[in-house]
Amino acid sequence: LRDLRSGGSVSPLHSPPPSSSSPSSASSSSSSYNATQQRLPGAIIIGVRKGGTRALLEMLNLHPDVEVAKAEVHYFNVEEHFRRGLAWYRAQMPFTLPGQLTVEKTPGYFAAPQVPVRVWDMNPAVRLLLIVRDPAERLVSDYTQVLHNRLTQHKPYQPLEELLLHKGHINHGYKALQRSLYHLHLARWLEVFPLEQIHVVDGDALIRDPFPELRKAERFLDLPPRINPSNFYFNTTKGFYCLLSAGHDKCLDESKGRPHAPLSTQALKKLCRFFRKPNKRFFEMVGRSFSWC
Ligand SMILES: Nc1ncnc2c1ncn2[C@@H]1O[C@H](COP(=O)(O)OS(=O)(=O)O)[C@@H](OP(=O)(O)O)[C@H]1O
Repeated sequence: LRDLRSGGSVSPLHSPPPSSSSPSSASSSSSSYNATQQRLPGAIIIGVRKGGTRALLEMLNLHPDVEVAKAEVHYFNVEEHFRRGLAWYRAQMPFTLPGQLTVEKTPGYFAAPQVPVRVWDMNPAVRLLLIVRDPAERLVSDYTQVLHNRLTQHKPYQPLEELLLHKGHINHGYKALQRSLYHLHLARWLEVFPLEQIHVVDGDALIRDPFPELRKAERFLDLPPRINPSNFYFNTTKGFYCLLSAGHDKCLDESKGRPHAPLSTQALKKLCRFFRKPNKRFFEMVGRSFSWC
């Protein structure tokens, strides 16, 4: 893999989208001062939704050579954004010094079929991070988030089991279930990118003990090891690890680590049985296995 710290340096515009500005203006900075520039990302966290993408991004941001886009950009998966072109995408990025790595996370990229080719067109050498989590747990987390949104908007909602089961059988059409079929989505990425360019992060391990996962991610990104165990402490009130850096203490907000919507043991068993085959396919694809239900 080439050095990707400067994101946009690897002739990023193979096929500029229709409304993008000229290649030279899109690949260079829109503005600069003190040698800082906004650069295209050298690494992208592509998913999975509810896998721990925010935690991973914030934790990578502890590294002095990393700057992250604070908000999800949704450039490659939202047509309205994509039509604005790479110059717009770059303008969403943080200012970085030469040698710093820009990282963005948009979990919606992983399952969106149009995204892999578009990312490749931006930079075929970009490094991809995929954080996965037990697919059954992820599905419940996904449902819980949608439920929370509907409740706050005073909209009606269906119980999880009603969405998940149809006449006692798993409803294959349920969107949150589809998003947990990692092998289907990864297959599309592997049509475009070699596996070596996709680093799989164990989201369950990141919850239990973040440091080892961060060390592996640093290595994948060719970053010198700068993140330390002392950057993390377990917050008993939050029930999760929080971050410590330069005397600042930061936990993720209350939308991360919510109590999950209940699911009967029987339905969970069905779900786990359903995921057995897809999980096996995913393990074969990535050449490692996870202790999922
Ligand atoms: N340190 C720490 N603090 C809080 N939360 C943590 C942490 N590490 C991982 N997680 C897990 O991240 C889950 C949310 O994943 P995402 O950030 O990918 O969600 S989203 O797709 O962006 O909405 C979120 O899922 P839920 O527990 O289901 O809310 C968390 O379990």
